Amino acid sequence: MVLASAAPGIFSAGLDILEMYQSTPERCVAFWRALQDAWLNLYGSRLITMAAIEGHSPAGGCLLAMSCDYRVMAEGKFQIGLNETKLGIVAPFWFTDVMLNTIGHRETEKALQLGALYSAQQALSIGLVDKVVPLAEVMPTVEGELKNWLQIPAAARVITKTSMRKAVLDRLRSQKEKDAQFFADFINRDSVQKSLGMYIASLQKKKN
Ligand SMILES: CCCCC/C=C\C/C=C\C=C\CC(=O)SCCNC(=O)CCNC(=O)[C@H](O)C(C)(C)COP(=O)(O)OP(=O)(O)OC[C@H]1O[C@@H](n2cnc3c(N)ncnc32)[C@H](O)[C@@H]1OP(=O)(O)O
Repeated sequence: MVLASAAPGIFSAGLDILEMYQSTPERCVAFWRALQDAWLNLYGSRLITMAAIEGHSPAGGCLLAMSCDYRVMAEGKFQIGLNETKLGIVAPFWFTDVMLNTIGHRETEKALQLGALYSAQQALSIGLVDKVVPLAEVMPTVEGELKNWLQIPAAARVITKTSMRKAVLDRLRSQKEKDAQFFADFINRDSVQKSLGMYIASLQKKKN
C-alpha cells in the first residue's frame, strides 16, 4: 500500500486544526477515536506500507509517514516533523513512540521539544526518511522499492513487522478511551485553545 497525496505540495497537513478549535468534548472524543483507529490499522497493517512524500508533512502527516515501512521524500522546500509544541500542544505518547522507533531517543527528544520541521536532506540525515529524490522520481522510486520488499516471503516479513511493532500498538490499545478523554480535556483547556486560535490566525495571515 502506497500513501500519497492528490494535493500538490502537501503530503498531509496533519490533523484538521479546525476540528480541535472551539469544538465540543463529545466531538473531540469522536475525532480522536477515529484517528486512533486509523493509526492502529496503518501501523498494525500486515501489508507493505510506503509513503510517497511529495510535499509538506507536518505533525499528523509526519505520523502517517513514520507509520509506513519505508519513506521516500521529494527534495526541495518541503518540511516534515512533529511540530506540535509550536502550536502549544503536545505530541501524544503514541506519536512519540513511533518517532522513537524511527529516529531514536536523542533525536526524538530534540525534535519534539523544538517542534522541529526538517528539510528532506535533514530528515534523511537523522533517519526520518529513507530516501530523498527529485519530485518526479518519488513515485517511481517507491514502486522500485516495493518490488524489492515484495520479493521477501510474506509470512516471515509479517511476523517480523508484527513483533517489532506490537509493544507500541498494545500500549495504545490498552488505553484508548483514557487517551481519547485525555485529548478532549487537554485540547479544551483555555490556554491550549488560545494557542490554537493564534496558530490558526498565523496560518491565515501568512496567506494574506
Ligand atoms: C501530555 C498531553 C498530551 C495529550 C495529547 C493532546 C493533544 C495532542 C493534540 C493534537 C495533535 C495534533 C497533531 C496535528 O496534526 S496538528 C496539525 C498540525 N499541522 C500544521 O501545523 C500544518 C499547518 N499548515 C501549514 O503549515 C501549511 O498549510 C502547509 C505547509 C501544510 C501548506 O502550506 P501552503 O502555503 O501550501 O497552504 P496554506 O495556504 O498554508 O493552507 C491552505 C489552507 O489550508 C488550511 N490548513 C492548512 N493546514 C491545516 C490543518 N492542519 N488543519 C486545518 N486547516 C489547515 C490553511 O489555513 C489554509 O486555509 P484557508 O486560508 O485557505 O481557509
